[in-house]
Amino acid sequence: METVIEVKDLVRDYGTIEVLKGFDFCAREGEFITIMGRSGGGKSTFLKVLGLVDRPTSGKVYFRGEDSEDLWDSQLADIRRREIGYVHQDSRLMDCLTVEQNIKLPMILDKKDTKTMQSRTEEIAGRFGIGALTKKYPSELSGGEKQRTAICRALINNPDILLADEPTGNLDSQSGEIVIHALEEINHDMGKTVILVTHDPKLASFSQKTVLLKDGLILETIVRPKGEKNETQRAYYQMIMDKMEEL
Ligand SMILES: Nc1ncnc2c1ncn2[C@@H]1O[C@H](COP(=O)(O)OP(=O)(O)OP(=O)(O)O)[C@@H](O)[C@H]1O
Repeated sequence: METVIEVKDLVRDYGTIEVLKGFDFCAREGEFITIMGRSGGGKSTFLKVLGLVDRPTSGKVYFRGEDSEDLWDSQLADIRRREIGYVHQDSRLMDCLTVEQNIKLPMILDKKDTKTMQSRTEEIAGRFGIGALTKKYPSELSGGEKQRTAICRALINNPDILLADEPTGNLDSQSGEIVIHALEEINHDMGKTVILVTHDPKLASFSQKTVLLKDGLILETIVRPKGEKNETQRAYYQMIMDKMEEL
């Protein structure tokens, strides 16, 4: 499997606060990786660096083998728009636009033609169960529907990678389940690399690997055991729960 994003000796400080203290990490094509750690432990900072939204204080970030320092700002913007989808905890939809218009936004920025935009929007909204809601405004949606709209928007340009920062953090358990299954489908059926930040070990148990951050470093990477899905998921969940006590 080809490496899509790799960091080497990643350090990120905010003034005197050392958030990420120098570690290596890599995500390969088709992987589903969770990042966990204490609140304020640097998970979102890490995800932003992986998404080329933030730059490290020192260390290297490679995107498909290319050193991000060698890329122009316009090249980084193109990668962010076309190759990396980003979903935040609070959806970040534009209230003045309908569901359909929100989903289309990255394609408008990418100057796609109207017909392609319409067919792609209908396809993706249908796939994630919000096809009937496309004329509504965000204020008329439930939390889960907003997150599915945000997921559709993140996927509309067909990126290979989806980064999700606590996408179920604001949701009740039923809406959270729907979002979990959407992420599973994005990884398993659509073959995309998914990197997820969460506090929820249940959500983490759907991934293949869980990276635990502690004191600015990777404490451990827990790998899901191989075997029958339900059995391995239970065992993996327990492994994550046990290690979380050390955080
Ligand atoms: N732009 C910024 N300027 C200054 N400090 C920041 C900035 N962004 C984050 N921090 C600080 O860096 C640390 C890590 O923040 P980050 O949001 O990455 O943690 P987190 O693990 O995602 O937290 P949570 O689980 O609470 O969302 C915190 O102490 C935070 O206050």
